[in-house]
Amino acid sequence: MNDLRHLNKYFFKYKVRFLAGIFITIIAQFFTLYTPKLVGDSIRVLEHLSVIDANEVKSILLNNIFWILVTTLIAGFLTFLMRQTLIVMSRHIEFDLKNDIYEHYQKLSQSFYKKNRTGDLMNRISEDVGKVRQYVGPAVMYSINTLIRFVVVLIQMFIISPELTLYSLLPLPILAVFIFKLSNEINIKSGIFQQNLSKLSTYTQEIFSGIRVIKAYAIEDETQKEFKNLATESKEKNMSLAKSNALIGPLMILLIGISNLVVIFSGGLLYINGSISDIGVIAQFILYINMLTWPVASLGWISSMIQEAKASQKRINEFLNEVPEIVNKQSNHSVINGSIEFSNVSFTYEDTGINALKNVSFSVKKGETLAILGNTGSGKTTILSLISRLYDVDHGHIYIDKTPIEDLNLYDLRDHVAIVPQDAFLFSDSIQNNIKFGKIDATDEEIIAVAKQAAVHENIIRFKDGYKTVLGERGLTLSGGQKQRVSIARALIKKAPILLLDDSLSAVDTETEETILKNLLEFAKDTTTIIVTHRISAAKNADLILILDQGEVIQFGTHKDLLNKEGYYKELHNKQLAEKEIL
Ligand SMILES: Nc1ncnc2c1ncn2[C@@H]1O[C@H](COP(=O)(O)OP(=O)(O)OP(=O)(O)O)[C@@H](O)[C@H]1O
Repeated sequence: MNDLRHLNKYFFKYKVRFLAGIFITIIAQFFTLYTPKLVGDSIRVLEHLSVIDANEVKSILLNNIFWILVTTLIAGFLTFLMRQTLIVMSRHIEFDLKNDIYEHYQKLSQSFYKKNRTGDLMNRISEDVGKVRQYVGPAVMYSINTLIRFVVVLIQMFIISPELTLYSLLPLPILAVFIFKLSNEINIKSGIFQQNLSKLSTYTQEIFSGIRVIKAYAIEDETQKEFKNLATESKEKNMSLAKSNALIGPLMILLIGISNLVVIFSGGLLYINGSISDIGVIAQFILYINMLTWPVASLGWISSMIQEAKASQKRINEFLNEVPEIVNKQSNHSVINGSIEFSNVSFTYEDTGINALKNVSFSVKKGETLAILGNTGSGKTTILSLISRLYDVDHGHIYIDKTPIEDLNLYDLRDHVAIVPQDAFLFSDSIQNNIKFGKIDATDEEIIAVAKQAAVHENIIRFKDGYKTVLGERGLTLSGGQKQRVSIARALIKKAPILLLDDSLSAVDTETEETILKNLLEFAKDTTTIIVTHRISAAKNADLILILDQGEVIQFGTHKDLLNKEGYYKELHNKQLAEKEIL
C-alpha cells in the first residue's frame, strides 16, 4: 500500500466530496434494505390469506408495492449521487495528478530525458494515471459500498435468524476464492496483453514516422511481415484473456444458484422444525444473499484494481522522486545584461563519460559577437548548453555579468537567453504561432519584422495562407533552410540580451546567411551573440573567434589575428576560399 500513500493528500484535498460520498453510500444501503423486507412482509401476508380479509391483503400488497417503488427510486437516486461524488472526485484527482506529473517533468534536467524514452514518459502520465484513477474512483467506491452493504445486511440477517444466516453465508467464501483466483489470472493475462499492445503500437508508430525510408528502400513486405507477427501474437494473448473473462459470468450464475438453493433448502428445514416462523423470511434471505453476491464477486476485481494501481503509482513515484539536477538557488530576480566569461571550465557528460570540455576559458563583452568553430564533436554545442544552464560545470566557473551562473535566478537566466538549436524544431501549429512562441503577446507587426530580419518573410508570404500556414504532420513541410530561419525569427522576437545560434545557418546559402548576419548586426547590436558554425563566412565578421579541438581551445582572437597565424582557422579559411573560387 506504501506507494499508494502518495494519493492521500488528494483524498484530503477533496475530503468534503469524499466524506459526502461515504455518507450517501450508507444512506443508500439503508434504502436498498427495504425491498427484501417489504417482499418478505408481502409473502407473510399471503401466507395468512385464510385469516385476513382479501381486500385488506390487496391493500397491504398495493401499499408494499408502492413503498418498494419509492425506496428503490430513492436508493437509485442516492447511488447516482454516490457516483457523482466519488467518481467525480476521482476525475479531479486524475486531473491534479496529471498536472503534478507534468509540472515535475518540466523541472527535470536534460539527462533525465536522455535516460528515459518518450513513450515511457507518456505512458506514465496517461496509462498509469488511468490505472491509479481506477483505485481512487471505482475501487474506493466499491470497497466502501461492499463494506457498508455487508455490515448493514448481515446485521439485519442476524436479527431475523442467526441460524439461517450462517447456512446462507456458507457458499460465499467459495465464491470469493474462485473469483479471486480468476481475477488474478485475468490480471496477469491483461498485463501481458497490454505489453504486447504497446509493442505493436510502438512498432507501428516507428514505421509511419519512417515511412519515407521504408518506401525508398522498398521494404514494405518485410515490415508487413513483422507487423503480422506482432499482431498475431497480440491476437493470441487477447484470445486467452477473453476465455478467462468469459468464465466470470457463468461462474457467478452458478454460485448465485447454489446460494439460492442453500437458502431454500436450509430455510425449508428450519421452517419445518419451527426455527423460523414464516416463509417470508426465506424470500427475504434469498434477496439478501443476492444483494451480497455481487459485492463478494467484486472483491477480486477490486483487489486487482488496487494491485494494478499500486504498480502504476510505483512507476509514477519513480519519476516524481527524481530530483532535478539543475536547481534554482536564487529566489530574487536577476538582471542580465549579457557579458559572458568562461574560466577554466571542464565538463564531462555523466552518461557517456565523454570529457566534452577541458579547461576552456574565454570572455565576451555585452553586445559582442563570438563565433565558435571546430570539428564535429569538439564541444561547441556543449558551450551553448552550459550558458543556458542545461548542465552544471564540473570544474571552473561561468560568469554572466561577473556573477557565477549558479547564483543567478535560473528562470531569469533562461528567459534572457534565446537559443536556436541545431535541429530546428517547430511545433505542428501555424508559422505565426511558432514565431510567437518566443513572445506570447507579440503583435503581427513584430512577427513580420523578425521574419524579415531572419530573411524568411518573402518565403512565408508566398504560401497560400501566409503566416497562418500550418506546419507539421497535417500541414506544410518547410525546407531545412526555411525551418532554420523560422526558428531564428522565434529567437529574435524574444529580444533577449544573449542570443545563441547553434549551427543555425548551415542549411541556408551563403548569400542569405550574409543577409541574416547583417540584420543581426543592425537589429541586435546590443545583444551578445554566439554563433556556432563550420563556415568562415559566418565567422569572419564576429568580434572574436574561438576554435575548439576535442574540448580544448586551440585558437582565440579576431579574424585578422587568426589569419596571421598558422593553424586551424587559416587552413579552413584557405580551403573554403579555394572551394568558393572553384564554384
Ligand atoms: N547529451 C549528451 N550526452 C552525452 N554525450 C554527449 C551529449 N551531447 C554531446 N555529447 C558528446 O560530447 C562531445 C561534444 O559534443 P558537442 O555536441 O558539444 O560537439 P559539437 O562540437 O557541437 O559537434 P557538432 O559540430 O557535430 O554539432 C561529443 O563527443 C558528443 O558525443
